[in-house]
Amino acid sequence: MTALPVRLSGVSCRYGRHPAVLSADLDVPAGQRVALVGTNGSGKSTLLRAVLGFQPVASGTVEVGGVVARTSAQWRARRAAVGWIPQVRSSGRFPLLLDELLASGGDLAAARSAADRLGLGGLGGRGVHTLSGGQVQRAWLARAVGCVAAGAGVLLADEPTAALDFAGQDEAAAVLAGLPVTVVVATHDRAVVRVCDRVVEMAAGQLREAT
Ligand SMILES: Nc1ncnc2c1ncn2[C@@H]1O[C@H](COP(=O)(O)OP(=O)(O)OP(=O)(O)O)[C@@H](O)[C@H]1O
Repeated sequence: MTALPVRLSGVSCRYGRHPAVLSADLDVPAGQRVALVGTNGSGKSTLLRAVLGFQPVASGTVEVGGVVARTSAQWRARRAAVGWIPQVRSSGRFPLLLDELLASGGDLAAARSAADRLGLGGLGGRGVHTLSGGQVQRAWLARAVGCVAAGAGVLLADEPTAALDFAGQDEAAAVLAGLPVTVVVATHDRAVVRVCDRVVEMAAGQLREAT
């Protein structure tokens, strides 16, 4: 895997008439770890989802590795290049086995080994919907290790420690710190902020360097 730079230039996103992200600029050099902080509803998830194309961009551009994805082939390449830990929802069913979730990152062996280290050893045959919220979050973290082993050069993580106990928060922060890729992580967790090189803050859709 090779760490890739991420550049957002004047990115705006909206839900109908509701503006969620307002002309965000962010230049993340390859290999930098950035904590994206800010109050609930300030636009952090929307911004991360825009990088993956899950959220349409109303204006502005998102480059990963110097490429603005426009064609479906470029979007496929973008999704292979960018590992993703979504904000885990506590409700609903996820009709997948843990091993299937781990495999979907691209490198099952690496993800399984991370899952073992994160306390999920022996649970590979369990339905993800039967795991606790913290176990599910650990599973997504392990999957992210598999994405990186499979060649992703960027990891985007949306509150990856929100359901974890204190020890789990430190373990997750250590996993993020050990990944040799560019990381942008939306978080409210000081353990995660501590392992980041830089902190940027969203406030009512506007992005700025945190002081
Ligand atoms: N699917 C949606 N439809 C309409 N509005 C939405 C939708 N998703 C988010 N929003 C709104 O967009 C704004 C930004 O939401 P977003 O989820 O990006 O915030 P966030 O900073 O990630 O919040 P949190 O810290 O609570 O996860 C909020 O005002 C939210 O209510």
